[in-house]
Amino acid sequence: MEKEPIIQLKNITKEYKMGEVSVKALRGVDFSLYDNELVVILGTSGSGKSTMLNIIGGIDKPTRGDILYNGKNISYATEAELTKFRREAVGFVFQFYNLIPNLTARENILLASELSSSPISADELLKQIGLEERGDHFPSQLSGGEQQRIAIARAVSKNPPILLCDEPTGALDFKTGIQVLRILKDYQKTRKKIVVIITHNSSIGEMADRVIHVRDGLIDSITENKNPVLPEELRW
Ligand SMILES: Nc1ncnc2c1ncn2[C@@H]1O[C@H](COP(=O)(O)OP(=O)(O)OP(=O)(O)O)[C@@H](O)[C@H]1O
Repeated sequence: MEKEPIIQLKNITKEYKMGEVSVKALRGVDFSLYDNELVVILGTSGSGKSTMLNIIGGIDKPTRGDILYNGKNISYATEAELTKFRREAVGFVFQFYNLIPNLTARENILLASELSSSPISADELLKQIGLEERGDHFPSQLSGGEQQRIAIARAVSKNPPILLCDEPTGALDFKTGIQVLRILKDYQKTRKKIVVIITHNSSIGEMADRVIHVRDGLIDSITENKNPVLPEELRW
């Protein structure tokens, strides 16, 4: 049986206009995301990866083209509908964690989970990421890798079907990066979710079910990994 796509991008273009200058960030992008898959989007700087992620996540709107979520076209959604989509359907993880500095790790997680009708408990998540002892610490008292693990716990605490990660290991050393990738893989596998990771590190592609190669605002190729490797087996 054909799998039903959760997200579909159809001929998406994005043009940024600044005065006389216009930048074509996406020039006609088509792809779908399916349940329970880990997708890596690979491409050089400026190729359009973040623009794609922001459009999938309802942070940005395409100039032209359609986006479907569970078959429903959300390209013409009102702001209120998009807010609902962002709250319920997507979690975001960024390169530089973006935790709220004057809230503890647990409070950062709770703030996000309060937006959800089916949240995952903050304490359960702290345990899963191996930071159950650090819930009362502030971000400044945590290492970069620990902050990123909290940022992932915050993003997944809403229990979203789609987790979007923009260079989640970009600021981390190799060993800490692998820990973070393990947590992302676990979220996809144990809860059967969609996890999308943007990176320019091609090694990370080896752990993906599918790799989408982006070049100059277009999809260059999509490759399927029949036997993705474990995060712990990656090297860079
Ligand atoms: N808000 C914006 N206003 C104007 N131009 C933008 C904006 N956002 C992105 N761009 C331009 O669109 C193109 C694609 O940018 P995008 O951030 O999607 O690339 P990327 O592949 O994620 O790059 P990087 O790996 O460096 O983050 C670039 O030329 C960028 O300068």
